Amino acid sequence: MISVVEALEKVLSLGTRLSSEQVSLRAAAGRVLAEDLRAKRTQPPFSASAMDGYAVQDGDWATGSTLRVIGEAAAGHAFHGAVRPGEAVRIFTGAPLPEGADRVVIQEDVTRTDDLITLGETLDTGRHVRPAGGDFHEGDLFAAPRKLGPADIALLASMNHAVIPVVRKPVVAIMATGDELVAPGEAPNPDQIIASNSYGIAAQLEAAGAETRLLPIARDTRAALRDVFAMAKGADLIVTIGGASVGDHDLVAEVAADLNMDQSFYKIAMRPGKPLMAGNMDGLPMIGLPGNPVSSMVCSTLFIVPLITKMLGLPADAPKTAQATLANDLTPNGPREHYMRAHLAPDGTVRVHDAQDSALMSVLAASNALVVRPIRDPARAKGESVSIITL
Ligand SMILES: Nc1nc2c(c(=O)[nH]1)N[C@H]1C(S)=C(S)[C@@H](COP(=O)(O)OP(=O)(O)OC[C@H]3O[C@@H](n4cnc5c(N)ncnc54)[C@H](O)[C@@H]3O)O[C@H]1N2
Ligand code: MOO
Repeated sequence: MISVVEALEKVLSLGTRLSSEQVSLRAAAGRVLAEDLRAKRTQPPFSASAMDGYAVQDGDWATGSTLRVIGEAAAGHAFHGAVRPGEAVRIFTGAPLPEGADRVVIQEDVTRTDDLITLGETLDTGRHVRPAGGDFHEGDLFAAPRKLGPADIALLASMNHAVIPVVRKPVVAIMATGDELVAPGEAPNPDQIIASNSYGIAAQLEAAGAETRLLPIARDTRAALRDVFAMAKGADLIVTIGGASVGDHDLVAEVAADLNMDQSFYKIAMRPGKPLMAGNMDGLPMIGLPGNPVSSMVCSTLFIVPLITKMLGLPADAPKTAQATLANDLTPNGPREHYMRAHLAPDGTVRVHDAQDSALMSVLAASNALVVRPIRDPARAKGESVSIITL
């Protein structure tokens, strides 16, 4: 059995950054920028008014000043002329500041009679002018790699990029194995259950930036496993679920070996998730997850999400840990790192659930954190600080 740290290193060595593709700006949200981009224009391209009011010269900016309104500037409609002493231009937010004007007096500070305005008793001291290039200049760098969030999309739009180079989404083929499994919505026999892990893992990996393909459920025979493995052709990663342990019907490792799997490791000092395996099948990275639902989801969180992150060209670190205060006592830990399902409260206290069986999906769904117990961690008392990973 290898450690969790060693296993992550080996899993990460199975993948490299994928190639890039061009997508429309609308399709770029959530994707990873593949190449540095530069602003194609300056924003704002002109000095712009930040308020609705009147553009005037500094010399006229005084209580009681009476100025003649000589025209109007609105957003998208510049005033083609100059403001001179004694003059004002009616202006609206986003309009180019007319030549000669230094500032904008907000309309609340002005009394208007026909073409004349008089500046009031108390004047707002702001200039209310956004300088040209105050946001960014043509040629400014927008650096890759970066997962594009909503604000990034807006910024790239304003830089006038309609097509964005992004890293191709890793295609993950997910294969559930087991005679006991049927798909959700189907009618199971009395000795069957519903396949769940593949759905949870697909949701998790899609959220991490992958595209997933759920392969048909493979029955517990060498032939069925081989057939379904063949369907993973063209994927960037294959993830199997179940059949990883030592039972007579646990055939995944054996069939993978027949298919030229160069095994990188099998079994880690971790709970849940001991029978994890990983390797490379003729150039296709393969991760074999244990079948127990919580084991598969926890292993996916710890190993597959970082691998996807690496394939996307982002820094692929182990999930971040933080410290939290225990809300209940814990018994000593054994010879494997234990990732205990727990609930983190807003006050920073974490309560470890009593039930830690790796089959309990209801407990995982009620958890928003994993408390990480090192190998042979002694008993811990309520109030002590522990390491957590938030889910
Ligand atoms: N003698 C031993 N038995 C077991 C050991 C061991 O060391 N010695 N390890 C245990 C541990 S730890 C785990 S974890 C499991 C992992 O076993 P497998 O990977 O072979 O998983 P299966 O036997 O196929 O399934 C286990 C369990 O999970 C259910 N399952 C499987 N796939 C799905 C799915 N896609 N959706 C929902 N549920 C699934 C399956 O029905 C079983 O109940 O082995 C222990 N045994
Ligand atoms: O270690 Mo297994 O992965 O408990 O359920």
